[in-house]
Amino acid sequence: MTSSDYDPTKEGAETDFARRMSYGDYLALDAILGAQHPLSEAHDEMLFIIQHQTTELWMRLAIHELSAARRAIAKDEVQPAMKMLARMSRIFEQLNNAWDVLRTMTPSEYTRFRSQLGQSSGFQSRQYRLIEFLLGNRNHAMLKPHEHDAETTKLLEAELATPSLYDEVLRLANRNGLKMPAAVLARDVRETHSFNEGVLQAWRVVYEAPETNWMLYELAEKLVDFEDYFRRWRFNHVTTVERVIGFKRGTGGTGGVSYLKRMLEVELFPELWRVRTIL
Ligand code: HEM
Ligand SMILES: N[C@@H](CC(=O)c1ccccc1NC=O)C(=O)O
Repeated sequence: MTSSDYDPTKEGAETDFARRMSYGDYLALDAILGAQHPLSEAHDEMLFIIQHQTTELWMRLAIHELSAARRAIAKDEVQPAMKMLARMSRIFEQLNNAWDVLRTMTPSEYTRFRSQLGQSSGFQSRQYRLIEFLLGNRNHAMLKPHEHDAETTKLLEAELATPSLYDEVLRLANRNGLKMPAAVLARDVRETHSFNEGVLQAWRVVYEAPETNWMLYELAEKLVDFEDYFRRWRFNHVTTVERVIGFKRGTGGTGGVSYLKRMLEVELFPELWRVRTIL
C-alpha cells in the first residue's frame, strides 16, 4: 500500500461487517455463487450453467412482474400494469441479447459435457412453464415432467385455475366499453384461448380509432410489444440449438429443433395480431 492509495476508513466508509448486514449478506451471494457445480472438466460447462441460472433469475423477475400486472389489471389499475409490461419487454430484450454469449460455445465444445446432462432439459423448467401458463399457453401435457414434484405440480395447477393475463385484459376491455363475447368471458380458463372473431371485432373498434380509447390501445400495444420480444426469444433459442446440436434429438426426449420450430407457431394474443390485417 502506498501513501496515495485511497483509504475508505478516512472518509467514514464502514468496513466492519462482523455484526452488520453486508452486500453479500443482503444478496445471499454465498448461496448464489456457491451453486455452480459442473459435472465435467469441460471449460464451457461453467458458461452453460451460468447462462441457465441467470436466465432463471430473470424469469423469476418476469413472473413477479407478470403476476403483479395481472392483479393490477383485475383492479383497473392500468397505469402500473403498463409499467410492468414495459419492463417485461426489457427483461426479454436482455435475455435475447444473452444468447450471443452462449453462441460462443461451438458444437464440439458442447459435446464434451452434453452426456453429463442425462435426460435433463429446459423442457423441465418450472418457471418457464409458469410463464407460458400465465400468458395463456396452457398445454396440460406439460405438467407431466413435474409429476414427481408435488410442490411444482400444485403451483402449476393453481396457475391453470387462474385467468391468464390476456383473460384479465379482455375482462378489463369489456368493463370499459368494448363488448367481448360472453362465451369468451365465461370460458374455461384452464384451457388455451383460441382465436375468436368477436374479440377481433372488439379490438378493431379500438385500433380503428385509438383516440376513442387510448388506455386500451396502449395496453394492447404493450402486449404486442411483449409477444414480439418473446417470439424473438423462442427464435434465438431454436437457432442456437440448431447451431450447437443440429437436428439431434433433445436430451428431454423431443425431436429437438422440430419441436422448438413448432413452438414458434404459438400465438399468445391472436386477435391483436390479426387486427392488423383488417385495418
Ligand atoms: C446449447 C444450448 C441449448 C441447447 C442445445 C438446448 C436444447 C433444447 C432442446 C433440444 C429442447 C427441446 C426439449 C428437449 O427435448 O430437450 C429445449 C427446450 C427448452 N430449453 Fe433449451 N437448449 C439450450 C439452451 C437453453 C437455455 C440457455 C435456456 C434458458 C433457460 C433453455 C431453455 C429451454 C426451455 C425453457 C425449453 C422448453 C421450451 C418449450 O417447451 O417450449 N435452453 N432446449
Ligand atoms: N436439451 C439440450 C440440453 C439442454 O440444453 C439443457 C440440459 C440441462 C439443463 C438445461 C438445458 N437447457 C435447455 O434445454 C440438449 O438436447 O442438448
